[in-house]
Amino acid sequence: MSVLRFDNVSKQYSGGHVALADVSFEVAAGEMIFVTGHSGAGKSTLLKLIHLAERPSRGAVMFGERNLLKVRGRRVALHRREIGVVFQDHRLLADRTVFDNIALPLILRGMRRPEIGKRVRSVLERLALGARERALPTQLSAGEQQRIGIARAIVGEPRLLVADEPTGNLDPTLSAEIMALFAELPERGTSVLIASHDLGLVKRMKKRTLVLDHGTLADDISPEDLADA
Ligand SMILES: Nc1ncnc2c1ncn2[C@@H]1O[C@H](COP(=O)(O)OP(=O)(O)OP(=O)(O)O)[C@@H](O)[C@H]1O
Repeated sequence: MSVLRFDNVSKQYSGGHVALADVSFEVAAGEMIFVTGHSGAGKSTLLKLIHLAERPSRGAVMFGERNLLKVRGRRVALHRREIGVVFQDHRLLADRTVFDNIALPLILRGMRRPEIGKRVRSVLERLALGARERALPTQLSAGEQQRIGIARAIVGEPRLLVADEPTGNLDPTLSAEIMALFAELPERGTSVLIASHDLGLVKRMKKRTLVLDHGTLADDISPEDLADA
């Protein structure tokens, strides 16, 4: 069963720039895939179409049975609850504790306090952040901040997690640690789509990789073929 499908998707920004041209692919449930390509190739645009920060100019994006073209108004927020998003700059609330930052998506869903506490603490343990629960994001290292961004994205157990350059500011050891966290998600029922321009990192992960080149899907490389790419 597919979690996500792009059918001949094009995106032209209002200035006239074509960021994506006729892109089609499918992500199966439980898959982890990378999107790579040069700066400006269209990676962020592709991710934005999934969490509805942008809309396609042509074609359709399907999330399971849901055609995202039809998701408007109040339903946009409901759609976003089913997708975890990790940003390079993690976008944590500076004046809220680690606990509160991670709890936010659950609070927005109206979940009850005891259940929120249980879920947040379980994610904190998994990400080895248990001791940092009461800290403010500014008191943490870059790697810890990124792990909190990931914790916030996965605490609601989304069907799909999308991450835009999630290791962009991190050293190689921390990047590998963060990637290992992502790699655990498919077995927990979350498919993963990661945009990264770091070809070395992408190759090491040995996962299916989509290659964008000036907005077109230039290649769709299987894990077996990645070593030779
Ligand atoms: N809001 C916008 N308005 C106009 N053009 C845009 C907008 N956002 C992106 N673009 C253009 O669309 C193209 C694709 O941008 P996008 O951010 O998707 O690329 P990217 O592969 O993520 O690049 P990078 O690796 O540098 O982040 C670029 O040429 C960019 O300048």
